[in-house]
Amino acid sequence: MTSNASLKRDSKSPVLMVVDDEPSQRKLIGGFFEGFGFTILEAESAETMLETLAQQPPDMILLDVRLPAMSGIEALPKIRELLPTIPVVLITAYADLRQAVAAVKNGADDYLSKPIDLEELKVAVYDALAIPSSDDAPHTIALPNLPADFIFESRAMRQLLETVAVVAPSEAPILIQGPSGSGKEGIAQLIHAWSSRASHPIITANCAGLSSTLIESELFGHVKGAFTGASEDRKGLFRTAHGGSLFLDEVGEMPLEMQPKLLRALEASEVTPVGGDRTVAIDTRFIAATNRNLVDEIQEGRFREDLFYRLNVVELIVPALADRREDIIPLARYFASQFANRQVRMSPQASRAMLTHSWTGNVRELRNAIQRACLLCQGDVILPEHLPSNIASGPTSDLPDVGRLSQVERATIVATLRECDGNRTQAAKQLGISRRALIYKLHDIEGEH
Ligand SMILES: Nc1ncnc2c1ncn2[C@@H]1O[C@H](COP(=O)(O)OP(=O)(O)OP(=O)(O)O)[C@@H](O)[C@H]1O
Repeated sequence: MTSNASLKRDSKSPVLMVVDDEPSQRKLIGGFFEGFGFTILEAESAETMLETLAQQPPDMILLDVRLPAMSGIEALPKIRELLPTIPVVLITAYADLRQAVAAVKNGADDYLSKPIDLEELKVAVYDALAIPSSDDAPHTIALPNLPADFIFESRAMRQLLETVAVVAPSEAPILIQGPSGSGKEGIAQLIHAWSSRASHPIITANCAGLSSTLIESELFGHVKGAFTGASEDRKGLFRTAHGGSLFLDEVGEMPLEMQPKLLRALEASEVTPVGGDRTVAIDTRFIAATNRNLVDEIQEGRFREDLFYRLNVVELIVPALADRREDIIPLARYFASQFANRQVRMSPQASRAMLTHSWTGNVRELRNAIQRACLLCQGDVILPEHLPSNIASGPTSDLPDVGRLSQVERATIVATLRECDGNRTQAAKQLGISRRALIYKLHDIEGEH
């Protein structure tokens, strides 16, 4: 991670006090700001924070509203007695939002609602400390090693991976949201691979399509004789994932009556096997994924709000493929290299058809389309006719809007340049624009990065 320019200039790093009863949350937020050169003080309760403030006053406080004894709101006037001008930013769950708004009137500087958007949090902290954002730009967070089969080129994906790099080393549970086939499982694998648990396995539990009784035994295990057919003790996936991570896929499908048990496992790090009378401690990092909109599910009474907040500490959303068109051609090339037993390339028309398609099935749809094309194509060039007809015929009802068009343009330019081995004259010819126009466009593209 990079350090902040203003911090280097001041040679004194700002001291940020992070108050949260969850150690994993403190580690996550603290680790994020350490990456920008901050010094972090931690407190697990308002009482501990107040004790520390007197001896070691920080430059600002990030204060969780829900704390075990004294709440963040109750602590505010006491902070003000000790340090009248210190900036305080509250972090609140949606349920406490009204309280937080009132607290801002009573002396908090700002509030952020969970799940935390790290970029938003950073802006709130920099604003509160009056660090000019120009001092901070430009920065990128270094990414750990990516596996060779993880393909991306878009800025949207790069941003997501930067957040993943920040959250992975913490022990905090993670919820990955995104449409079907967008690559949520790959992100779960990365979180695990970039965590301190990487030398242990990541175990997948699919929460879809199982009845509550089956899920309970699958996740928490059962003791011999717990029900008909339980002829042996069963460990359950939570315990199998001991030391490693547990990936709860399709968590939005988890039956409502099972959700309190999952919440308890998350909060207390222990499970009770079906038919058992003793709890068993578990040491597992939880990573969950869903393609459902859980806020809607909560409103419909199908998903528990407390479980949602427990899982969804930091906002992590895998964008639809149509919102990161720069990834289409690199992914298509990669899949072609996997499925064809020879070198194949895409014709410009096939590339164009792929770049403008709506990809409602996301990366999975692209993968299937390329697999099919590799089977149908006799030569070494994939043509539009090798693609499924809805792709080859180009966009119909949902023509890309203006925002998407510029993405299409950018992706087309990048893809064409690559086809031409970076030769701009040749690429401009193929694109049907002047070399000069291409160079202007490239300036634009580079300026955005
Ligand atoms: N960045 C990527 N690089 C290479 N392959 C990818 C990438 N993203 C997704 N894929 C591939 O696309 C397919 C779909 O991805 P994945 O199963 O992770 O999606 P998902 O979001 O978990 O889907 P679902 O919501 O249906 O569970 C997989 O074959 C996966 O390997």
